[in-house]
Amino acid sequence: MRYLTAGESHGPQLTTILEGVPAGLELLAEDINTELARRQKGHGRGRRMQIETDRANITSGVRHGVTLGSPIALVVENKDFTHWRNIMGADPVDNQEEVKRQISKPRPGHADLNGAIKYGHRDMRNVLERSSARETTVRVAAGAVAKKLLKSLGIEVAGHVLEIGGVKAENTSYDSIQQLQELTEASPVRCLDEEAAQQMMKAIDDAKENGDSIGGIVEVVVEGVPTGLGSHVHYDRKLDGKLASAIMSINAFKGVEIGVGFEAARKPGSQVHDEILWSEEEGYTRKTNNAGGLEGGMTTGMPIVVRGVMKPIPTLYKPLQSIDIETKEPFQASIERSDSCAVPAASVIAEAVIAWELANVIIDQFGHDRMDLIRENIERHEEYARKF
Ligand SMILES: Cc1cc2nc3c(=O)[nH]c(=O)nc-3n(C[C@H](O)[C@H](O)[C@H](O)COP(=O)(O)O)c2cc1C
Ligand SMILES: C=C(O[C@@H]1CC(C(=O)O)=C[C@@H](OP(=O)(O)O)[C@H]1O)C(=O)O
Repeated sequence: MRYLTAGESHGPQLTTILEGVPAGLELLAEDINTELARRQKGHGRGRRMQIETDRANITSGVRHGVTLGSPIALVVENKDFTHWRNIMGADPVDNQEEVKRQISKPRPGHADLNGAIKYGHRDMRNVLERSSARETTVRVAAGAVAKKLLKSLGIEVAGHVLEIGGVKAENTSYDSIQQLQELTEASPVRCLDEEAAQQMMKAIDDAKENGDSIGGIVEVVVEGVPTGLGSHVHYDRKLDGKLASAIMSINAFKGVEIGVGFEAARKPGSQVHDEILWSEEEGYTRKTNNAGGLEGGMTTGMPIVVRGVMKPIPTLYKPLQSIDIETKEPFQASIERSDSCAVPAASVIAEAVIAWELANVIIDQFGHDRMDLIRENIERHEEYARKF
């Protein structure tokens, strides 16, 4: 499977085309809209989220609630476009006002300056419109389709927030992935630890009051994963590499770890590697899951555990020093609006990109065209792996 996205942050709409989704998957717009709504929530977001109510319009590839095997096209309207019609229209404009509106002041931490130099744009709006995380709306839409596909195969994906602005969740235990999903859904910062969640919200409010922004850490857990997804035989087939790349592709993500991750550097092998067990009912399992469900670029059958680090939002009300590219003079930026923290939303995006990679590797490995055949192939493989 593959997908492309198109659309500017303040343009008329965002679009994604998903190619290779098998036929026979039950899919409703509501499945996608639920995920879009989850991405819009979370303490710390700016005024833009009050303007938008993201809904997907399925314009191809689904008939009577079931996928056809043909490309699936999804469109999400930018309601904010009504305020930007003159600035973001596709037709040529010929007025001096437009030149005056050009953005020549790059924000440290955003794509503005590098993108402007690379593409030769004197108006940095031509960069910020596409580098904006608004694009993650349709990545979540694509991920929603992948999540539905995985769910139909008994695979569940859940994301939650572990840390915001230095406040760590101490209590991160849960009985089942369904409970993890329910508890995070009820939290305004998508965090399992209620006490830490209160402190996280305070940290976000404090940062906002100070004109600052904060980042954090999110975790994605996947359960019900078949053993042996991915491959050890070639670098670009290693699933851990694909998952890390997916997380790093999210705007503002600067680090990723799988299982115990960076902690593995501080522990001896005897405390890191997961001992192997076997039973008639379960087949091969592990005593622990420090590997986060991945060894040799392949799934072990244990839950996949991936974490990602999000840096603080670059657009600050308390501006950092930068240079106006027209005057070459330093300036103190003036800001219209921005999120002060988007870590909770980012945990939903992280779920989506992980779900897409997993759905993709499953379809590669277990057949392409029909959900019923993919299901049969997985069941046969699981039976084989259990007895192996
Ligand atoms: C959900 C989400 C919301 C974001 N909101 C903002 C924002 O309001 N203002 C901003 O400057 N950056 C925001 N960002 C981060 C920028 O998009 C990101 O820092 C920028 O694209 C530069 O890319 P890089 O940080 O990956 O290098 C957001 C990121 C995510 C994931
Ligand atoms: C629009 C979204 O996030 C945007 C991501 C973003 C950025 O620079 O990444 C900047 C802000 O956009 P605006 O300048 O229009 O307020 C955020 O609101 C969204 O998540 O749907």
